[in-house]
Amino acid sequence: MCVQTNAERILTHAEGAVREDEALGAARERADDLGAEPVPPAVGAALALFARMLDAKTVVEVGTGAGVSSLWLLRGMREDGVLTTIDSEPEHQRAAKLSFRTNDIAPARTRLINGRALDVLPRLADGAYDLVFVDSAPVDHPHYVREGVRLLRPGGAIVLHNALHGGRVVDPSQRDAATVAVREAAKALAEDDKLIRVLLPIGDGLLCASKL
Ligand SMILES: C[S@@+](CC[C@H](N)C(=O)[O-])C[C@H]1O[C@@H](n2cnc3c(N)ncnc32)[C@H](O)[C@@H]1O
Repeated sequence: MCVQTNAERILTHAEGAVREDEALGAARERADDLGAEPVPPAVGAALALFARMLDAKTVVEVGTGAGVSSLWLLRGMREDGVLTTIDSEPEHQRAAKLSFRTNDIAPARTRLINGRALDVLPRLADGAYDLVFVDSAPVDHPHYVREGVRLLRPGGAIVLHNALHGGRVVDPSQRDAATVAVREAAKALAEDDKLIRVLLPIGDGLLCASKL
């Protein structure tokens, strides 16, 4: 039998406090079928909250998957807001499109870009986005931090999922490339005095930073 510590019970309680409706549940099933691991509901709710607090009209997402985090972001964004979402897998984006259709998301509210994020992000305009969310290969986090901060308008925020990388980030004996990259990205954010940042221990760790 697995006995939880009090800290684990608190986290389980916080993560379990968010419920998803049927439409999000259907998108989650599509994601699971494709192996495009969706963000857990608590992370989704945090994204919707950030989008709402920023009154977000322009959001960039790296890692569309089957659209679970996209739907949460769109629910928090302004009704006239546009989500630009990037994924290298056309099949994942086809599933996301279906998720958007069944959630009555107007086509003009999403711009799906198929490609490798490191090729696409440099084509997006400096200082033009309210929020950047990254949910893709942690080994690329340092690049996403560089590009993501460049894209933000003053007051905008960048949010990186997998900032704990399955707990490996807090274990000094772990030195694989992805863990080292996640630590490097966190250090870059910490050293930028134009940013205010916080690490939230929900999902696989949500590292959030707001640009002055
Ligand atoms: C964890 S899934 C995203 C899940 C999604 N955010 C959700 O909550 O439903 C990661 C996604 O990143 C995509 N991906 C991986 N490497 C990529 C890259 N270099 N550029 C763009 N997308 C990438 C994968 O195809 C996959 O769909």
